[in-house]
Amino acid sequence: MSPVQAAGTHRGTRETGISLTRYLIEEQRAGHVCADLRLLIEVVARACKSISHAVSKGALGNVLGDAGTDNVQGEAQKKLDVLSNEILIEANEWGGHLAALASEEMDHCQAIPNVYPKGNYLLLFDPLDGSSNIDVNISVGTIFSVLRCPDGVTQPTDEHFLQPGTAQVAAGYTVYGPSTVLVLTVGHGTHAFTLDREQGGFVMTQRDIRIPEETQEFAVNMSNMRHWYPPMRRYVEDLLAGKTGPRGKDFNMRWVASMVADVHRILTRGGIFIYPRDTKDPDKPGKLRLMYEANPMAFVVEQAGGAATNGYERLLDIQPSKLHQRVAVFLGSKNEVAVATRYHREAQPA
Ligand SMILES: O=P(O)(O)OC[C@H]1O[C@](O)(COP(=O)(O)O)[C@@H](O)[C@@H]1O
Ligand SMILES: [Mg+2]
Ligand SMILES: [Mg+2]
Repeated sequence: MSPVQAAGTHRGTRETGISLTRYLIEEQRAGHVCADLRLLIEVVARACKSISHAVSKGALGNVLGDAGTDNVQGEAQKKLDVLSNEILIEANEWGGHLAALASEEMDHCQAIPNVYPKGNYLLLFDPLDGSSNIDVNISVGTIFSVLRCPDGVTQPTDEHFLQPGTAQVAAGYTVYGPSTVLVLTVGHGTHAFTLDREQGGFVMTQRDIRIPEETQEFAVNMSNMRHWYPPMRRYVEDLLAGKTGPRGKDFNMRWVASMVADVHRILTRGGIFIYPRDTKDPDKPGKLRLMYEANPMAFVVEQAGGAATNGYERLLDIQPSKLHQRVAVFLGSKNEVAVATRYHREAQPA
């Protein structure tokens, strides 16, 4: 038995310590994924390995700092935003499993040109999440979501991506932290794979992750409090009131400002992650993007027994109307998300 297997936990006969490839083959045998989807996930994992390598080089790789360009959402791009986007595109356009891909860093989706083999899936990604943290050596990540290309569509456009989160066939993220961990769901539980740099592959280190239903930890950018709508402010005031307040217990707070790192902590020990809608820009229904941040994370979290809403409805049920649509996000420990959602539903709509 390898050291990784020895350290792994067991759930019945279903071991950890197996490679990502072996896990995906098991899922294929169980009829949960087809060969194309399996290979597509492997291509994404390989791209994440390259991004991990680039991120870990830091200043030595000349990858820190601004790229000097803005993305479609008017945000300044970091060199690593651009590089990670290129790595994911290059890996996937030759993969043969995709019909088109879309990214936070691209105005519109990119159909796979006819010269390449073309597949049946649509891939969305946030190539580098939390990129404001790159230059200060704090964890960042990649978030991805896979949808089916609608039947008969040979040249997909943005409109073909506008499917609710419930239509995702796979989703996950890779966090580039002290270790690189890929977290994946294909709709049959959420599992974590740690990059073994010596072997060069991802090894399963947690199977069937379960998020504790109760929590005493919340994650939110408190500096925005004055811009929040009343139900959000009331909810957090009650958390802060602690043991003697209406919630009857003390809460701790954490905010990394990399969604992948905050969500990974919540997957590991519970908590609630919140990025609410606010009055700073009332036209925007939130900061985070529905299709390549909120939806994949919601799928991962629900598959781990957690919950995800926009304060009113389940995130995965929202019908998107734009590729880069924004949304308010409340996700994590099931019972705490239910409480936060109740505060919003019981108040007048903002
Ligand atoms: O700086 P703020 O307002 O606290 O926002 C932090 C949030 O913004 C994000 O960085 C957005 O992601 P990008 O870096 O991909 O734009 C999230 O990862 C994070 O949760
Ligand atoms: Mg992001
Ligand atoms: Mg990003």
